[in-house]
Amino acid sequence: MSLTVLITGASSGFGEACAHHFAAQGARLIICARRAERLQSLAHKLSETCDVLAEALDVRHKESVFQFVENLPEDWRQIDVLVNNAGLALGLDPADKASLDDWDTMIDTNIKGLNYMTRALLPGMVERNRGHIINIGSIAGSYAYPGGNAYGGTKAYVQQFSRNLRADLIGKNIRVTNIEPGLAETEFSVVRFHGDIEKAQNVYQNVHPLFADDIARTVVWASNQPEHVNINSIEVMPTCQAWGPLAVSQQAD
Ligand SMILES: NC(=O)C1=CN([C@@H]2O[C@H](COP(=O)(O)OP(=O)(O)OC[C@H]3O[C@@H](n4cnc5c(N)ncnc54)[C@H](OP(=O)(O)O)[C@@H]3O)[C@@H](O)[C@H]2O)C=CC1
Ligand SMILES: O=CCS(=O)(=O)O
Repeated sequence: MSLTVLITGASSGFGEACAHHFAAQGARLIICARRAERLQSLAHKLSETCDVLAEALDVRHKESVFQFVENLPEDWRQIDVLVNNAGLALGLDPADKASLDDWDTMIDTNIKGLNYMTRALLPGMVERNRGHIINIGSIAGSYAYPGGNAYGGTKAYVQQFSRNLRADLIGKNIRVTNIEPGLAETEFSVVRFHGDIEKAQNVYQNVHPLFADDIARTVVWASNQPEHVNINSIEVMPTCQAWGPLAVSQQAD
């Protein structure tokens, strides 16, 4: 039986790569993000391989999230895997200078958006006694670095919420996994630096970061384990990174 997989933040980076990897193994896909054109073009490509439903959605809007889930066509309602991937970091300023608006946006997206999606889809999973919620956390949820402040805080929430979800779901056939990537080259840094491409490119200068495919393979691997096996969390870093402030080697590979 093919899995029905819903991926948030599928218009770029990890989400888009997850869509390709799940499609390659025959899943049916529901993809969402805010940028409708990007989604449509991805849906067009994916439709050569799998059934796909694309819908523009801003996960920060509670009503939109619940309406979206309620309005899913009858044959798309049984979601097997929810990949809570939509998220962002904004800014790298120290806490005394950081923008409060940026903090609010990160909290609204990374915490509240993830809550809304989970709360909207979990009752169906519980009713069917089947499902897998795969959250995209970050190493920033475990390890502090200068400027990580509110972003790290949101990902610490994702880590602890994932663990507590498991506690609520104990004994049920519903799995929860937190994937915690380190430095990965996607549009993440362009977004973090508010569109400053040069600043974003500098982050990946002379290092060999992770790429979106590395994380998509990890997500699909966690999903493919036998149903009684729950992968609680997976921390993934590139070899140029280790724990601690700054954490990245600027040595050329
Ligand atoms: N790259 C990295 O180094 C790491 C990233 N992460 C996490 O991985 C996840 C994916 O990021 P990544 O692929 O790297 O970055 P990208 O910027 O490439 O992708 C982020 C995705 O999230 C979507 N998104 C952002 N805000 C919203 C919103 N309000 N509603 C719906 N979708 C939204 C974006 O789509 P759109 O703009 O069209 O809405 C986009 O598809 C994030 O949660 C991030 O925190 C974790 C660790 C490392
Ligand atoms: O979540 C992103 C990874 S890092 O840039 O904070 O190390």
